[in-house]
Amino acid sequence: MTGRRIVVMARHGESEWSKNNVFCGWYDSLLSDRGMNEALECAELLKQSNYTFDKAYTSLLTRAHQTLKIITEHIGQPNLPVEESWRLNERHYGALTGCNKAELAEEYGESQVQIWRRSFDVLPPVMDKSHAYYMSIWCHPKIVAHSYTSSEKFPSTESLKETMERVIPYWDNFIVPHIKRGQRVLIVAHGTVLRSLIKYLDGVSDNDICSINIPSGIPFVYEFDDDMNVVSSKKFLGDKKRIEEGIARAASIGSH
Ligand SMILES: O=C(O)[C@@H](CO)OP(=O)(O)O
Repeated sequence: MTGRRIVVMARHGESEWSKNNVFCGWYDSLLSDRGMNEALECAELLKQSNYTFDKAYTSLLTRAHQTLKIITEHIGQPNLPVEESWRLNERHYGALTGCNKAELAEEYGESQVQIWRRSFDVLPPVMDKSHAYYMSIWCHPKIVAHSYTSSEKFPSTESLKETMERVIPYWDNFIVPHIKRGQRVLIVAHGTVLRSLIKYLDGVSDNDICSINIPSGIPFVYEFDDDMNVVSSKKFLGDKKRIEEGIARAASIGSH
């Protein structure tokens, strides 16, 4: 089939843990009030541009599901088929999960915290069984259910590099075939998952990806030709100032 192949992506709205400036990763934090509003603004931008979809993809994490639900209800597609996968979860932040970013910056220096957050391949320390959030993450009902049905090994820490190793095969094998069949796809995911896709689709270097930040709750659009070459890349919808502010917010370490 010939025609425009459009994929819309969005990062979930702000989570409670992001609001508190805490590393979240696989911890299942809910959306904050601001995050709910961001999801609604995201939905409104899609509605204004008349976007509708055939299929949505998201992670196992509630903040992404809440965002997706707000979007699908607002654009009048509450029954849109949704496929969820752990492969679209936020990166696993290892032992940094639950740590306040500003406190870590005081202890280790801002540049070390930014290396953990945005470098391509520097791994945070591993989360072991003694970690305060170990049980909360591994006893999550969706993770437990998945462990019964699959032999896939889950990570205990990830950089962008390891995140790409699980996201890109999922994109290539599970999402692309639907796009090629002409389906309009919406992906609601997490900062590092979207950075993985952007790095892959736009051929961003290991160095340049460090300065790419994804604002919460602002949709962006990719357009592909029939051979899945990128024709138009990462076009954010909406107000330029709001996009810039969102990017700056995602980039900064934040305060206590
Ligand atoms: O804590 C996290 O999981 C992420 C996203 O909220 O934070 P950062 O932007 O620092 O990678």
